[in-house]
Amino acid sequence: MEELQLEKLLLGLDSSRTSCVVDPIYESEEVVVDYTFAVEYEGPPVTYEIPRAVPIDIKKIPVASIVKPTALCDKFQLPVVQPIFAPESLSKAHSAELAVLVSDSHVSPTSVIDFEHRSGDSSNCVLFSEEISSSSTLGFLNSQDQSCELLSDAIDDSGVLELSNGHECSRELSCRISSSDTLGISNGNDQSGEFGNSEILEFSKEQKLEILDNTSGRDWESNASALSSRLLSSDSLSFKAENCGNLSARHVKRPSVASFWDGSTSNTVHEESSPVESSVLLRRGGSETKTKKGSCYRCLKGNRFTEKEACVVCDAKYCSNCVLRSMGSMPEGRKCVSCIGFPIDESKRTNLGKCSRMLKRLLSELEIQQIMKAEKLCETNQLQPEHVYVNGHQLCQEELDSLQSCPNPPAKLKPGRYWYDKVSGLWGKEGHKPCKIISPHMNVGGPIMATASNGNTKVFINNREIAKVELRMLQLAGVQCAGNPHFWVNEDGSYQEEGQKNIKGNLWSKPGMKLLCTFLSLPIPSKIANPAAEEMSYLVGGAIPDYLEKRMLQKILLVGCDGSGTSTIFKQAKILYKTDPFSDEERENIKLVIQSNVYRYLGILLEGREHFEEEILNNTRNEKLLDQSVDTGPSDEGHDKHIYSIGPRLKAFSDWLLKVMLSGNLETIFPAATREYAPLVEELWKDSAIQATFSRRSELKMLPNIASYFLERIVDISRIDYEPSSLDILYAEGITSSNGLTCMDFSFPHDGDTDTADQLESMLRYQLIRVHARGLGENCKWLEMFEDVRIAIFCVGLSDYDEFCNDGSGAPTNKMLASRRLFESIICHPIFEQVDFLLILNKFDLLEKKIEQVPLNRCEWFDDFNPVISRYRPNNSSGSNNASLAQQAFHYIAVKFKRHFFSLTGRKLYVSPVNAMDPNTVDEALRYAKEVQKWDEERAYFSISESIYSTELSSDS
Ligand SMILES: Nc1nc2c(ncn2[C@@H]2O[C@H](COP(=O)(O)OP(=O)(O)OP(=O)(O)O)[C@@H](O)[C@H]2O)c(=O)[nH]1
Ligand SMILES: [Ca+2]
Repeated sequence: MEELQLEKLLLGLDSSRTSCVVDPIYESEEVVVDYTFAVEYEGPPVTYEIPRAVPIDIKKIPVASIVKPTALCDKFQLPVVQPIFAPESLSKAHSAELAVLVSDSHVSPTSVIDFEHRSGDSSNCVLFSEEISSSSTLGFLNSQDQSCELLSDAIDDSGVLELSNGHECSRELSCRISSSDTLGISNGNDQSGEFGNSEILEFSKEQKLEILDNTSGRDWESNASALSSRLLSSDSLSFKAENCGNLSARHVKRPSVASFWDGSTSNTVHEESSPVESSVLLRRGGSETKTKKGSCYRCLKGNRFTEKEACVVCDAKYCSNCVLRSMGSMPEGRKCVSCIGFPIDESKRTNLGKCSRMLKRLLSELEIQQIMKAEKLCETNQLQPEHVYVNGHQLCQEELDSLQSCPNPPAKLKPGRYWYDKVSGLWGKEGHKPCKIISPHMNVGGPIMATASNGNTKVFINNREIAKVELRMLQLAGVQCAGNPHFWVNEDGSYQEEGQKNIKGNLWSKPGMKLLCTFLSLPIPSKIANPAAEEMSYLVGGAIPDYLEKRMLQKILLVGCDGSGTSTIFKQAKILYKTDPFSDEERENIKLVIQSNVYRYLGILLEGREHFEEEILNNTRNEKLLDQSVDTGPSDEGHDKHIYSIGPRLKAFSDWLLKVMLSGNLETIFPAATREYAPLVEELWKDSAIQATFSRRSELKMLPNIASYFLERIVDISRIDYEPSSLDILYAEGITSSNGLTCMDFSFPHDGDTDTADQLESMLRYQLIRVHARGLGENCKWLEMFEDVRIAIFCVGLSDYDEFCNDGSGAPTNKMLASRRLFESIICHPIFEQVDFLLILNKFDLLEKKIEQVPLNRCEWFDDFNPVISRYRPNNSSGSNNASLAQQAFHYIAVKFKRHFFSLTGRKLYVSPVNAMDPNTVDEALRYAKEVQKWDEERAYFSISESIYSTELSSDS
């Protein structure tokens, strides 16, 4: 019956009409077919020859020889391509397009691809065959068809078409095949030349389809035999199994190849970062339709914003309509049915067992629990021992087990090559410095090699030549390293030189070791790193749950341009979370800093006074000149009193102070001279001239905002027994450590009612590391130090938009733009590829004041700020919906940064408004950072629904 229909179709073909079209889109279980029949011609006889399509005689289609199972890897079967017999006359039907549809469920006799010989034990091949059969096509070559171009487009120079996702691709391919009416088998001289030259269509997953090219002619017979002989030769298996563990490697995308998203790393379901923007053109119903990237792999509908679930093996992504059909009951978690039994893509390991919102909607809680449990625990999804090498030896299951179950296992073990110093417990990636200290004395892997960490220092620890950074650590810790010593370091950190009996000391108990190692990104024993771990293990009865252990010390990086407020936020955090935020020693140092600061402010004030005095004198002089021209009385020039004049004693002090400031010696002379000058300072401050100057402080550009706070207390501060309050410390400028890096460990105190989860959470330790932009060095090269940071906070001063700084380029730069530049170089640093970013928009209080006076578009980046201005200013009115101008500006700036961040990283930026002077806002921001990071996992799935353009920000915005 199908044969008949076919014949009819062919006869009815008109050269200018496409008579039969296949819709390759799977609308439902059945495939939609859309036939268009040519109308019978009834006009007068024509003089020219009518093009004619000749039907295929199915019986004349030669059958390729059967592949001998023995010639092939017995795990896989070969779908065999049966070439089509092409009658001579067919060539005349030049542009005839024909596609015959076969049903989804079985292989039709008209199918060009025969799957008779598959035995059906491998699900891959079964699926593959289904896919092909469902869209398999009987077609003739049409070299003018642009879909041929497409095929050739999809093939790179090497002639290899590499598609990323097994059966999805096969579907794509077959769709394309159906539309371009060619299996690529016969191809004479058309423009798909590249394709013509290509011999292999490579399926990235488990199948390789080899399609032969026949440039010489249409000798189907010989073609067929060539094909089958190719298929038979075992070295060019047409469908070949490959090492599945190597999956991701073959998912590597070539830019010019195919337009399938490989998704090899990203586990977020949206695909905006896909490198290839081109979309696949499918011929559908005679018209061209774009299949957008990011559409569902099964129904091909939707776009990159459609919520999808990805297969943990091949990364095929399915929309909510298709996911259950494609994944079935998920006995091994989220895998396409065809991927069951295959090991997962290692880049997805961290996502195992973390359910998406989509599945939560589709399935019951119980089902989800089972699926997630299976996904995490089933045998196939476990790390395979043969993928882990330790000291050059491939592990066996037993070794892997002991490695993973020891009290102090390597964190997030992935396939790879590692070294392990069994004596000290030092552990690292082959060729790299140590990254962790794990449990020692395990019988795992071979003996350590001297070259394990690729050191070239000639200094050895337990037979391993150590890396430069380790040597640096030893030197800074005061270990004698002259004469290329060989050290013997025990698990407890005690060390001795090889061949000597006496213990020279203990590495881990050296003062400052913890900080040192943190800075150098070297591991320290977990006991020292997290004393809390002990308490914790006590609390939870021995074993620390994995997820808690990993979270034990979470590093938060705080960075921003100079003056953005990182220092204030850091201090605020100290005051917030530490019972004793500053030690006596620290307070003593801070006191000196504050005292010299206040003298500097005073100096600026005195300078201002001179300026104002001069101004007044000039004015009076001019007035006098005018007066003189009118009446000619004598004048007592220069002797008149005015509000800015001071007595000679104070004047002498003022002159001296300004001289000292000018010479740059203020810091060396001052705090020390404080005692001596305290009475003078008091006198000076109370002087009306100084007070008059102080009232015009806004005109003194050199005087920082914070100066008034200290100047108002100058009498107290200059006293010898002055003790800075916490607020003084908070407001004080210049309390930064010499290396531009300060860090503090803390945990968020829990409040009120305490359940166990709360208690546990409050035990999680965080480390806030504040680093100076200057401290990052050229091109932020020191960022490398922060490779284990979990979240980075970037701080920007909201009031910076009309301020300028000197960034070394000569001309003054707008501070906001300078911030943006630093922001760019930090977020794009490879070390932060996986790190979440929280933007703190600080100095909200200053923005509120400034925006009333200075328009936001003073900064060129904000030139399209169009605030909605209400005529009825909702001053503190709670009834109004109108956001204040400052709030609008904040939102606007936040969105600017979010978009910028997204355009550079394809990820979402979190934003928090802060007034660093207000502890609550700092607390909120830091807790927000904690939440962001805590829900790291969950977020991966719903980042799509919360679009980047959402202005919905954190907390109090
Ligand atoms: N009014 C107000 N002032 C702030 C705020 N944050 C910081 N400041 C002030 O802005 C100035 C610069 O802040 P710092 O914390 O020193 O900023 P930093 O430059 O990142 O850090 P250091 O260079 O180490 O000082 C200081 O005088 C702070 O007191 C804020 O939210 N509101
Ligand atoms: Ca500063």
